[in-house]
Amino acid sequence: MTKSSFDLFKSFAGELDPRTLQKKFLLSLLKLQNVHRGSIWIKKNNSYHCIEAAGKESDSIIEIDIDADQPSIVGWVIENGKRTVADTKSDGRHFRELEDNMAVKSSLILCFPLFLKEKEVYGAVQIIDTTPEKSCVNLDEDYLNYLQNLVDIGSVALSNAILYSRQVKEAESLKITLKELQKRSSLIGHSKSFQQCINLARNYANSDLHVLITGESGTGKELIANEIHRLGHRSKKPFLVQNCSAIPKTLLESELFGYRKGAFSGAVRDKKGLFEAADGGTVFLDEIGDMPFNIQAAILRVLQNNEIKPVGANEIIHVDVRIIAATNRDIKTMIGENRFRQDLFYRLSVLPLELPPLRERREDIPIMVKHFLKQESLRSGQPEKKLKPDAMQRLTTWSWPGNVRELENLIKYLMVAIDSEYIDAEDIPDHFFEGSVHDIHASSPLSESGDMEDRVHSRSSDFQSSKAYYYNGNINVPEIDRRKGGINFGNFSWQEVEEQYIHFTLHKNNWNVTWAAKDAGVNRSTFASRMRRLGISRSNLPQKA
Ligand SMILES: Nc1ncnc2c1ncn2[C@@H]1O[C@H](COP(=O)(O)OP(=O)(O)OP(=O)(O)O)[C@@H](O)[C@H]1O
Repeated sequence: MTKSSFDLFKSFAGELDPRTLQKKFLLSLLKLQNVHRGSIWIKKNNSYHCIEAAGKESDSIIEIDIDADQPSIVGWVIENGKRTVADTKSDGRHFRELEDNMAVKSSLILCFPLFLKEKEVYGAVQIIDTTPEKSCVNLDEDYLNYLQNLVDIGSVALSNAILYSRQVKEAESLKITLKELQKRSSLIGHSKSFQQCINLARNYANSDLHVLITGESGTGKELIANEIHRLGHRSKKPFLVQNCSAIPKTLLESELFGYRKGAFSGAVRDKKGLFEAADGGTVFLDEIGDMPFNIQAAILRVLQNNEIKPVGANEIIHVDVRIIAATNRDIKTMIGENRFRQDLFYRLSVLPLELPPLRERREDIPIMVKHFLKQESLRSGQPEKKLKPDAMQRLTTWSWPGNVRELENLIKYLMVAIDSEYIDAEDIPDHFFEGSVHDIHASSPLSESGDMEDRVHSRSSDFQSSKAYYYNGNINVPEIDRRKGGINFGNFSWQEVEEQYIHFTLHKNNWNVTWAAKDAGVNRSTFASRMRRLGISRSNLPQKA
């Protein structure tokens, strides 16, 4: 192997920067052919773009495009995937204008295609003889085959380097975006009760005491724990999460505290636990109410002495972690039932924070809906959808037993299932409203333009005082119990209640749909579409006996 071909291989092996690699690649090839002028071209949309050139006056062609419609040697090689030798005086493929401003013109061009791994051509490399005798370039067939092999290896190396540098750039821009996102809070909500929680979280972030967050499932306990970590001095260290309920007791212990090799069958090497891995940072213990009693004692040791003992270890390890725990259980009752250690509770609840359920901060629903619609549109690349007022009204009157998580999931569903840009109340699936109807007469921020359910509520005195549902003039009397915080419709599903209400209103208005809709407080088309969906029409009524 000659020194030049050795240099060529070296340039392929060691270089990841495409600009440096393409330069070295071209210069080595030119050396192997004893010439000074050459260029590398790649296919770009409808043209061929010069990414590298060497030799006198070569600067004038770097970054130049040759239109794909123009005859050119690089174009021919790229399109045919074959090398060629062209006498520039007689070859019709030669694009002469390129050399208009050059004092020395080319006399012979040897051009090789550049292949990707899959044999797809992505460019071409030109080796140019400028001597009138065309005597520099070695056109021996064996030598050209040898060069083609080198070019093949070089072109794969070059395409890999281009891909690598693109990925590096992409990763860098993702890192910047991530850093920006980490600086921002992802907590949404402007209601007074939620803002109080955020203020409390900000104050707690300035302290290093442990925190106990309570609240129903899906209210954002993990998110607020993350916020406390993000705003505190531990923010550059890990925030690690362990759900204490989703995992068997023995596994939970080794996840939290780690284990030593041989501690149990399968422990083939030492493993660090969450507390060690989070050293300097925060451990979020979700569902702490479900933590087994004996592990509670080990957690107490972390809280009191900053100590852990891995499973199977003889020694104690010191850790520096802040614990934020969360539960949706009534811990005080659990203490009374000896299911939760009182000392642990007192240690954990130095800084308590209670998150209100979504139904108690309904004014946050519209802004959350907008946030999740935007988030889903960014995630999926779909255009952002909007909720029509009647759809929004429907959401603000629902009790949200699954809290923010349930709302987020509904938005995910709507983004996928609904094609149109605007979401109607009818698009919201019935199962979100079936079963028990919670809190139906809780106040709604949109009650001015209320939807059907709201009407059920606002007309409920009328509807309930009769303690009767009308059906074809006959009266059915289901049990309606008032319970704390809402109306219990017994075993009736939402759909049945809705059906009864529509029948009731129609019957009252002598089956005049316009009057019935007016009576229900919704527009005629909404009322009629609901009738259609529920299959209600006068002709469908069962005949009186
Ligand atoms: N205020 C909020 N702003 C934006 N998103 C929120 C908010 N609250 C909750 N979420 C979202 O709702 C979902 C549930 O939140 P999170 O897991 O923090 O609730 P949780 O109370 O810890 O639930 P669980 O008790 O089931 O563990 C997450 O996707 C979270 O991003």
